[in-house]
Amino acid sequence: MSETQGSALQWLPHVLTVAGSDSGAGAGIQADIKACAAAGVYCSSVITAVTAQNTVGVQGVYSIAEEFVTEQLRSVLSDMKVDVIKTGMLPSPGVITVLCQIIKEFQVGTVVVDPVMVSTSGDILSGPSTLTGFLEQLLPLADIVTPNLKEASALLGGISLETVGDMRSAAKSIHDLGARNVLVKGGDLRGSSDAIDIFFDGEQFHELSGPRIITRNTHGTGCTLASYIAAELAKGTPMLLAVQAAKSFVESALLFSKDLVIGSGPQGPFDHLYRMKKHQNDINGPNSRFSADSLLLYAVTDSRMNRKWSRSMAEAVKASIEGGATIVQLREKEAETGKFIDIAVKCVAICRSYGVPLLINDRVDVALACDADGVHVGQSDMPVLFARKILGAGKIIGVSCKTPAQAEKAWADGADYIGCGGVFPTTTKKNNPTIGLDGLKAVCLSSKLPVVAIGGIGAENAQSVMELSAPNLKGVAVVSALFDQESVVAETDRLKSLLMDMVMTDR
Ligand SMILES: Cc1ncc(COP(=O)(O)OP(=O)(O)O)c(N)n1
Ligand SMILES: Cc1nc(C(=O)O)sc1CCOP(=O)(O)O
Ligand SMILES: [Mg+2]
Repeated sequence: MSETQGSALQWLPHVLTVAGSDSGAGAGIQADIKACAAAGVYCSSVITAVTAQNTVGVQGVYSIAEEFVTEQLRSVLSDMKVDVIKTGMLPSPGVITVLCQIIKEFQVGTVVVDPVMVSTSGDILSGPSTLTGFLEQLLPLADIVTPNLKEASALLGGISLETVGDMRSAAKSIHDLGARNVLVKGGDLRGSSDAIDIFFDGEQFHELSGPRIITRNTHGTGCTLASYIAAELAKGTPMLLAVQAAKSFVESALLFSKDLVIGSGPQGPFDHLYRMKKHQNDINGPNSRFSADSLLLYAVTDSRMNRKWSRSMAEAVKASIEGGATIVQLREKEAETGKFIDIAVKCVAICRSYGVPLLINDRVDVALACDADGVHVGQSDMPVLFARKILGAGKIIGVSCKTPAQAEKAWADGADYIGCGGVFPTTTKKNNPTIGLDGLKAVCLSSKLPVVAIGGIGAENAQSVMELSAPNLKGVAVVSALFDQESVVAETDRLKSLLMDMVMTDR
């Protein structure tokens, strides 16, 4: 898509969730709406049951009559263009039957089935009488089904699932029941330090692993994951990438919310809109213009690579964020000023919608024009003192440093962070001297500012960088390992998972 195209009418991807209400708002319809909102997707809702529920458990369930579920479905589908239906709690066989009839009648394009049967607190939400409906009617309509271990076992007649091998066999068997894609979630698998999920598309298995975040606030993760997948599919994201983006979203939301206290029971909700809060804290907080934690995975764009892979800057930026980039820099060395501002305005809007800060490389004027969150300057670009004078106190300023003396000056002049490299040789930036891990360590030890490492860094060597274990080394800045790749989302997601593992084991 061209960077300058615009249209008068706005289209918003649309997910319809057909699920139960959770009065505590951690799971169910409430989680689905928040997950879609976080993904930038409209979410309408058909309520199948109302539960009295909190962080302790489920105190009561009131099922909505089939006729009224039908009425709600018809109200939405006869009026609105729904891209994806996502199902959650379906309390009776009759509700499953009417839902399947209506999916066929309205020819809904994509169906995501979260086979909710038992709540995370162990309460039954959909009894054994619904099993036949799932197996015979709903699964054959499903583009993806997302059972956890207990649900996969229930769908397969109660078999035991104890290993990753068992999960693979279960994914295949559920695929044989008619679902086109299957994600068996291994969060409850005993004896594994990572959360391993198995994705099967009918031909290939993918083992998707992510760090297990230690927190009580996991209520609603299943609903959220399925809804985020539905939201990504509604935007046109291919299935595997949608699953990866959803996993990455849930991981980040759990990490951000791990110390949140809502309710006194054993399972709390988490904050779906953490990106907005994070952005506000980072940029508008009373004492700090940015959180150094956002340097964890710093995506630096490259227009030559975008051309090579036929993607616009906006597409590249969006993909890196969906893969889990925590801060983005537009590094544009070729475009004329007007064109650069045009691109930057679009990218600022994208980054802001995700709560991810966007900085401009070199060009303080462009940063000001597009209201970016800040700039990154080098030793031969505009000096930090002047950049600060122009941009004011509220913007982020990063500066490249190769030596402790430069790091000291960066701090004295009012920079917010240091970009330190080239750690390893790179072909992305010509004639760039390499300082190695020793040079990086020397800068980190002397710097009073947070540091992000740059130069030749990717999934294969990120650990050797982070292992320096300097408390102010906050992450890696990466160009080619994210953008000179066929799938920016997948590569960003891969590197992000590795970095999160490193950060988690450090704690
Ligand atoms: C995070 C980060 N660190 C270092 C650089 C390099 O900046 P600079 O030295 O100004 O070189 P150019 O990027 O302008 O070629 C960076 N861009 N980002
Ligand atoms: C933009 C830039 N600055 C560097 C520095 O050393 O300051 S190295 C670099 C390029 C990094 O690209 P890649 O991740 O593809 O190696
Ligand atoms: Mg520069």
